[in-house]
Amino acid sequence: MTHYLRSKHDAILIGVGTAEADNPSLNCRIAGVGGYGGDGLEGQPRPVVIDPRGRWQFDAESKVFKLAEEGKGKAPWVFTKAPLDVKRARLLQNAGGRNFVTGLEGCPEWRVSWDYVLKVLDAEHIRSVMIEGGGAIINDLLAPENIGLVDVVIVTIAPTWLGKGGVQVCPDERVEQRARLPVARLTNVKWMPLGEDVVLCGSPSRNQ
Ligand SMILES: NC(=O)C1=CN([C@@H]2O[C@H](COP(=O)(O)OP(=O)(O)OC[C@H]3O[C@@H](n4cnc5c(N)ncnc54)[C@H](OP(=O)(O)O)[C@@H]3O)[C@@H](O)[C@H]2O)C=CC1
Ligand SMILES: Nc1nc(O)c(N)c(N[C@@H]2O[C@H](COP(=O)(O)O)[C@@H](O)[C@H]2O)n1
Repeated sequence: MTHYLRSKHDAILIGVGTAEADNPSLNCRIAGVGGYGGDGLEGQPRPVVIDPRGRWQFDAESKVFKLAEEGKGKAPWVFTKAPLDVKRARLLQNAGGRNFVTGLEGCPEWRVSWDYVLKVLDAEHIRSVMIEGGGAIINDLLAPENIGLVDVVIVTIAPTWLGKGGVQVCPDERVEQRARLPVARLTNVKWMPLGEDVVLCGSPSRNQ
C-alpha cells in the first residue's frame, strides 16, 4: 500500500526526525515503475525533507542518494532555514537534488512554514504530496491551523507491536470560548482489509 501510494504522488515528504532515525529510501519499488522495469524515473516521487536547522547528516552512502545514483529514485529536495554547508550542498547538487532556503521570517526557529513549502512545490509543478511522517510533522499538519491543507488521511493498522514510547500521532486540542472542540475528525471514512492489515481512509471534516 505504501509503495502504491508513493507511485501515485509527485512528492513524498518527511521531517528530519525520520530522515535521521530511519535512513529511508523514499522511492517506489513496485515492478514497472521507473528504475524497476519502467521508463526513466516515471512513477518515482520526489523525496522532500523538512529540516529547518540543517541537522540531517546525509552523505553519498545515505540510501536516498545511493538509489538516485542507481537510477532507482529521485534525489531529495531539502528545506532549511539557512543554506547547507558546502559539502552537503555539493553532494545534493551533484545528485540532482536541491536545497530550498526558507529564511527566518514568519515562523519559530524549529519549524518551516507549510505555506512556503507548498508554494515552492507548486511552483516546481508538484501537484500531490504524500506526507509519510514522522509524528511531529503529522501532528503539526493535523492541528486546526493546518488541517485545511490536508485532503486525505490514510492509516494502516498492522498486527504488530510498535514498542513502548512509540511515535504518537494526535493533533493539539482546539479550545474556543473555553470549550474543547473535537479536532480533525474524519469523514467519508472507508475501512479496507488488505492482506494482514486494515487500511483506514478518510477526509478531515471541514466543519470542525
Ligand atoms: N510508521 C510510520 O508510518 C512512520 C513512522 N515514522 C517514525 O517517526 C519517527 C520520527 O518522528 P519525529 O521524531 O516526530 O520526527 P519528524 O520526522 O516528524 O521530524 C520532526 C522535525 O521536523 C522539523 N520540523 C520542521 N517543520 C516542522 C513543523 N512544521 N512541525 C513539526 N516539525 C517540524 C523539526 O526539526 P528540528 O527538531 O531540527 O527543529 C522537528 O523536530 C521515526 O522513529 C520514524 O521511524 C516516520 C514515518 C512514517
Ligand atoms: N512500516 C511502515 N509502514 C508504512 O505504511 C509506512 N509509511 C512506514 N513509513 C516509513 O517508511 C520508511 C522506510 O521505508 P523506505 O526505506 O523509505 O522504503 C521509514 O521512514 C518508515 O518510518 N513504515
